[in-house]
Amino acid sequence: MAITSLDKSKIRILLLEGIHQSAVDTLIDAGYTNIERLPHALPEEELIAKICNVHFLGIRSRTRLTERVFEATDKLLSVGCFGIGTNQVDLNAATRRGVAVFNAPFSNSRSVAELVLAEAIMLLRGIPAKSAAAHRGVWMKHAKDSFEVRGKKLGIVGYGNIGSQLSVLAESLGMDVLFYDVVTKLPLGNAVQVLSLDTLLERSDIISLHVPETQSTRNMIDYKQLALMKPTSILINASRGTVVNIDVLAGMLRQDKLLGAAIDVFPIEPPSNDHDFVSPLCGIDNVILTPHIGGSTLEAQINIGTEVAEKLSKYSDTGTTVSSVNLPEVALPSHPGQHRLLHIHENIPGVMSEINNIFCNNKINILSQYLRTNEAIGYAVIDVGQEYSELALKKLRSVQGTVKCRVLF
Ligand SMILES: NC(=O)c1ccc[n+]([C@@H]2O[C@H](COP(=O)([O-])OP(=O)(O)OC[C@H]3O[C@@H](n4cnc5c(N)ncnc54)[C@H](O)[C@@H]3O)[C@@H](O)[C@H]2O)c1
Ligand SMILES: O=C(O)CC[C@@H](O)C(=O)O
Repeated sequence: MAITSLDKSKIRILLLEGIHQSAVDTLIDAGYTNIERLPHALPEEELIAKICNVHFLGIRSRTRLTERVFEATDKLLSVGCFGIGTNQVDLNAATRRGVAVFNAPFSNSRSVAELVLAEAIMLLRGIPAKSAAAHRGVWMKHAKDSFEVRGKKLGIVGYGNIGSQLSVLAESLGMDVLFYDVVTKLPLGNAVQVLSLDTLLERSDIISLHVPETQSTRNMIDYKQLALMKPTSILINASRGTVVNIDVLAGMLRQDKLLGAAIDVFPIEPPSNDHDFVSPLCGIDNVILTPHIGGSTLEAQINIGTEVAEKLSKYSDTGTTVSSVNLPEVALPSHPGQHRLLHIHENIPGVMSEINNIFCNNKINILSQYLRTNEAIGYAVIDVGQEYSELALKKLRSVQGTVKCRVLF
């Protein structure tokens, strides 16, 4: 087991938003004890006040890591997003400071797919309205606007990890699957990729959205798109709230232009369970509203906790960046008896020759060297004998374009 240069008990880890105990257990097993876990997100000002001493930060979807927050960081090495989406993090701000961002790209996809299927069945049977009526003592026994999902067309927007898993589960219930994606994807089972979003919207009985939050997906479901959907169809959004123009959706539902909707994510979500939830969709029949819990199952949270905590501790112990969403990926072995220099730099010409000259001019033998670059960043890792690391660290820190440099031993 490699020993970090900073005593592990001094490495401060802050976990926000009720991250599962499995993360704490994993970090403790890896030797990290200085862990603070809070059940909620912190407002920007409180986070700014707290973050200057933190080395590793764990968040879920509520914490906004803005440029202002990153400006207040001094020691931050890495952020773990304990979920799939990383849109809550200003990734450019993180990258400019050499902060490695990790997530758990698969661990809750099954939970989301199961919820979507259940919602499709409920909405095609008009259950939300019938159940609400029964709670009020009203008996609504009829088959009007009630349908089986078998034989219906499910249109999936975004055929990634969640969309493709949903596709397989839906086919096992006898649904026909169409999907639209900006990338050509291998269709699973009998699914069919269509070439335009419009075609998908016109042909499907159930539309389910599984795209990330990006410029290209902002309001991708607006008036024009909703108007293409059949009046007997339903819309499900468990992706991100910015993907659907929610005011327009509410208007269409109130005018019975759609049969129903299930919405798990909203353009503005309450910062905590203590805040009120307000939405133009409140009070509309046959609409399921859920508080961003697509991935909130025990199974998913346990897996996410372990997976992301392992990524953080490996990065801390060895510098490994495998599956980082912003830094170049390097899989590093442990380095017993050697000192490891980790140099994150701007990817500009001349940096590597300057680095190598340091070792050459100072007669420092390189025991192993690794380099990966992406468009913005280069990540050079150099193992040396322990007697050289202090000098090498000092020299490396003055290399032009240096973003972050540390040593592990
Ligand atoms: N509700 C929840 O609790 C919950 C849980 C997990 C994930 N999510 C959200 O679901 C999203 C999807 O998750 P995933 O794991 O399937 O992601 P993924 O990256 O595996 O798949 C996303 C797919 O969308 C496609 N895509 C991107 N832009 C597109 C566009 N403009 N038009 C069409 N297709 C486009 C990509 O090519 C990719 O195939 C996440 O980004 C996250 O925001 C929500
Ligand atoms: O658990 C969360 O807060 C976020 C879940 C989900 O949106 C994700 O991106 O994984």
